[in-house]
Amino acid sequence: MNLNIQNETSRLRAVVLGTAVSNGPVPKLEEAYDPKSIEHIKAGTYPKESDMVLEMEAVAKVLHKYDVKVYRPEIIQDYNQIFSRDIALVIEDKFIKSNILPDREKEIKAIQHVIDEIDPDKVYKAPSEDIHFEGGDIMIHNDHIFIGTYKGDDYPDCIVARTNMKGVAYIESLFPNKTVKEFDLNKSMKDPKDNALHLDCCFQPVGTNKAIIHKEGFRNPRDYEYLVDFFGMDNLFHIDKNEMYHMNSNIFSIAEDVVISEKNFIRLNTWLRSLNITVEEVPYSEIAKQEGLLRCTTMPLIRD
Ligand SMILES: NC(=[NH2+])NCCC[C@H](N)C(=O)O
Repeated sequence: MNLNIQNETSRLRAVVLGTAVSNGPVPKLEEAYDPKSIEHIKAGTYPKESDMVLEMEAVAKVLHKYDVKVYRPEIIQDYNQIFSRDIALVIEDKFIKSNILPDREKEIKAIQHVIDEIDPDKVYKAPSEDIHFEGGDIMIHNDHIFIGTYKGDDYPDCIVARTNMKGVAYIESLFPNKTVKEFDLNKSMKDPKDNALHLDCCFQPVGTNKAIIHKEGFRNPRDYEYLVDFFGMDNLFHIDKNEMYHMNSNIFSIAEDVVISEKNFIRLNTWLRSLNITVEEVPYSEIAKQEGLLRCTTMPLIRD
């Protein structure tokens, strides 16, 4: 397989889509690693496996409709394998295994059959354990790489901070010709409305020159201003706290003019259609309860 990813929106040809099959029982509070899951465990509304499986099949169906080759993880019994995005990432022709939260370490084994199709010289793994990064924090945007991080002193105790500055430096070392820009994100283990778990929870490019953004997701206002200067204010679609909580920035592009989005994102989907983007709507509100959405459940391998 010849990997090729240059940005978030070029026509998609091959992707890994996670699976909710054998997701395991409702986690205990101390087993959860994001505040939105915790909220639903406490409320007794944690998503049912059967509902999540149906939602993910709806995405698989759209991908097949567009002739995208879809890889799925092998099933690990009673293990959460929904959010494929975070376990590895592709930039250009390199496949980089993430140094992920220890709770999620087993997920990568389940896509070994995909890795076996890639030239081993193109498969990378960070050399030491203190380098942290997850795919949800990393976005290639042509000659730029955007990376979400957390610069707070409490980083070591913050399990919702998944990418550190060593992670940023490692990615930078692999792509000396790219401009790497990191963004310090707001984190909260208590309130999901204040938690930008990954960069894709508060920002994502769409189309050719547009992006979705949640200003309050950025800890340093200068980082937000960088993106305003980069894209231009008129090209940004701002989402509020509630829209971020429902994960509006986490749609998924099949092409510059085709996206998969959640069916309840009325304001966002209307904006996308006004740009002549085809919006393929799916139900994904059960998946959303685990603080991830469409970008999080997909890991692109090949785009045009
Ligand atoms: N790319 C993402 N935003 N992924 C979301 C992952 C959500 C998952 N509950 C976690 O905490 O790891």
